[in-house]
Amino acid sequence: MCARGEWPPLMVTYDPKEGFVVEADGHIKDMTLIAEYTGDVDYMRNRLNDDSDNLMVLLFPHDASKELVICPDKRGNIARFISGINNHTLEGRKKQNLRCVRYNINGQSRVLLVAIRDIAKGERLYYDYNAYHKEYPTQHFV
Ligand SMILES: C[S@@+](CC[C@H](N)C(=O)[O-])C[C@H]1O[C@@H](n2cnc3c(N)ncnc32)[C@H](O)[C@@H]1O
Repeated sequence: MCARGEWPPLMVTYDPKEGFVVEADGHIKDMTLIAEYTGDVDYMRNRLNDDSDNLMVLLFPHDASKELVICPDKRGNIARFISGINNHTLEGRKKQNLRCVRYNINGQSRVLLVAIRDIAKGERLYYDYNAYHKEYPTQHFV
């Protein structure tokens, strides 16, 4: 965990296969809050023709027409660059070192990425893009 007012050591780099990626720029302890997934919030129905690969589901209401997504294309943060695991292979699933969780903060739903184990300096950060839905195609992921 980080002390109040501190933030985890992160670095954005470029990988020829994954594009922009995020790596630990120092040791990160289990349970550390890595980042909130931020961006503009919109109804999913307004983004159905959006070719962005960065949309994050914020709310899953019973009425699907009210589903909300976070869209980091115009306003976002480092969270949008974090890689996803390949859900289809054991090797892919072993790479996961973050979990994506939803918290109620002062009555608002927020998406947070949290370390699920100690992460060594230089390790790339990965979470499961399909933790809640099974819609994100990851068969081709490294
Ligand atoms: C949320 S974005 C992550 C940031 C992205 N790498 C970029 O440069 O903007 C998701 C996209 O990153 C790439 N990506 C993420 N994880 C990957 C992986 N394990 N293997 C290959 N590509 C990956 C895919 O192109 C995917 O559609």
